[in-house]
Amino acid sequence: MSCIEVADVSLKFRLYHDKTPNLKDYVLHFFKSKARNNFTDFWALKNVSLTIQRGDRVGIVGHNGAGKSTLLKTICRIYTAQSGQVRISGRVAPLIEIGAGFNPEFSGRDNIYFSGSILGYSKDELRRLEAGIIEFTELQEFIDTPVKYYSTGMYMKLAFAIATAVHPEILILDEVFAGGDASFIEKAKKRMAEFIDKASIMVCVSHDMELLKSLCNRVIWLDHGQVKADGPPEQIIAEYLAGR
Ligand SMILES: Nc1ncnc2c1ncn2[C@@H]1O[C@H](COP(=O)(O)OP(=O)(O)OP(=O)(O)O)[C@@H](O)[C@H]1O
Repeated sequence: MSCIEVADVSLKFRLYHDKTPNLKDYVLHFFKSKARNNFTDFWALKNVSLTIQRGDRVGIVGHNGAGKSTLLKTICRIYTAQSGQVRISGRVAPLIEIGAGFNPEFSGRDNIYFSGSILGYSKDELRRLEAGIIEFTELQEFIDTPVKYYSTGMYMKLAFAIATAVHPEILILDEVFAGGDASFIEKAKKRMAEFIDKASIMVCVSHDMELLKSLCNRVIWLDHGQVKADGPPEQIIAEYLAGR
C-alpha cells in the first residue's frame, strides 16, 4: 500500500560567501585567534514529520523560500536530509522541475523513451503508451522537434503526459501547471481527478490556492522550514492567507 513517512527530517544548505580575500583579510585573519568560516549553514527544513497515506491529496503552501520544493526533493530522494528519515512505499512519479529528466537535444518522441525509462517504464510499455502520450500533449506537430526548442508550457505538457500515462501510485508535483494554457490545465485536472479516484497519493506545491482547493483533501502550511498547520484545505488556506 502506498505511503510516505517523513520522520523528524532536518536539512541544511551551506551558503558560501566566496569573496576573494584581499591583503586586509589576510592581515586580519593572521591576528585573529579563530579562522572565520566563509560559509553559513541554513536550515531549509527543521524537524519535519508527516505521514501521507493512500487517498491523501496533499497541497503544500508557504511563503517563498519556506522549504516547499526542498521538502518535495527530499521526499523524492533528490536531497538527503542531515537527520531524520523518509520512508516511501509505492512507485513515485516526480514532476518537480520542468525539463528535468529530459535530454534537450532529443526530440519530444525520443524523450518519451528517455524520460519514461527514468520513471521506470519498460521499452515495450513505452511503445504501447507512445501514441496516447502524444495525443494527450496535443504536440503532434512538434513531437519530432528537439525539446530545447519547446516553450515551458510544451515541456510541461510532455512531462505531465509521460508521468501520468500509467497511473502512478505517488504523484509529486511542483508548480507544474504554471506554464500551461487554460485548456491543458483543465485536461490535466481531469486526469488528476481520475487519478484521485484511484485513491493513490498526490503531493502538490502551488501558490494557486483555488487549484489546491480543487485538487486536495489536505493542506500543509510550511513556514521557515517547519510545519505550521496541517488539515482541511479551506481551513488551512484561510489561516495561511490571514497569517502570512
Ligand atoms: N540547492 C540549494 N542551495 C542553497 N540553498 C538552497 C538550495 N535550494 C533551496 N535553497 C534555499 O532553501 C530555502 C528553501 O527553498 P525552497 O526552494 O524549498 O523554497 P520554496 O518554499 O519552494 O520557495 P518558492 O515558493 O519561492 O518556490 C530558500 O531560502 C532557498 O534559497
